Amino acid sequence: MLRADDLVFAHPGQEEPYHFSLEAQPGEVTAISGASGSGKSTLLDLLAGFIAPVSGMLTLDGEDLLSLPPEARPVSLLLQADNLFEHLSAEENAALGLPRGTPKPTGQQLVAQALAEVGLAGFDTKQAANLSGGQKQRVALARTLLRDRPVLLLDEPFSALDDETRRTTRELVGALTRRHNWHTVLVSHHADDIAALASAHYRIVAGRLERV
Ligand SMILES: Nc1ncnc2c1ncn2[C@@H]1O[C@H](COP(=O)(O)OP(=O)(O)OP(=O)(O)O)[C@@H](O)[C@H]1O
Repeated sequence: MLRADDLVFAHPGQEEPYHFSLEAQPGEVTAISGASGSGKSTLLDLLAGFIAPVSGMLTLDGEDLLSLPPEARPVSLLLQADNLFEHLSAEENAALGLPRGTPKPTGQQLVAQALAEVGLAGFDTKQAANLSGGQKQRVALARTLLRDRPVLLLDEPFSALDDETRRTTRELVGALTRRHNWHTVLVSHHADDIAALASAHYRIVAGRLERV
């Protein structure tokens, strides 16, 4: 279980600090909603380690995460867009998730498997710039698969997609979360995404996470 226990943080000039506590279970999507400016991205930044709380605890299965720099945390992050290098191919972008030193033939096989798992078999050599928004998010998910980190942070990942693509992409996120036992934390404004995907839902109100 991913557990945040009273993470206290204030941006410069912010009078009342945030106090964030939450639990996210493996194999489940935990949704975070809240008004614009309520602190959703700040929460993800704390979980990812881009900013540090002044106090509190953050653990995964009892192991402390706060002492780890972002690159050492067991965390992947997927944003609304701009997750890929546009000049690289689908397989080159996905391969960025491979552990350092993976032998080339093994890497090629793993990349092909990951692209197939996200429904992009045959797209290997296609340049990212020429992929649709939904296909780009699938490549980013293939990279996440190869990174194989147990926590997936999603910041409005479906917002740039049309209705049909957002449905199929969120179904994929749900399936990957269950299959790989990820602790997926989804920031979303959209009630239908939360209803379709989330097992637990917190809303940020006055700087605190309230279970909905
Ligand atoms: N680096 C910073 N320095 C000072 N204030 C900041 C900084 N980053 C964010 N803030 C402020 O902190 C508050 C929370 O911002 P945050 O981006 O976490 O909100 P959000 O809920 O993700 O908003 P949105 O839904 O609009 O993306 C906002 O009032 C914002 O202006």
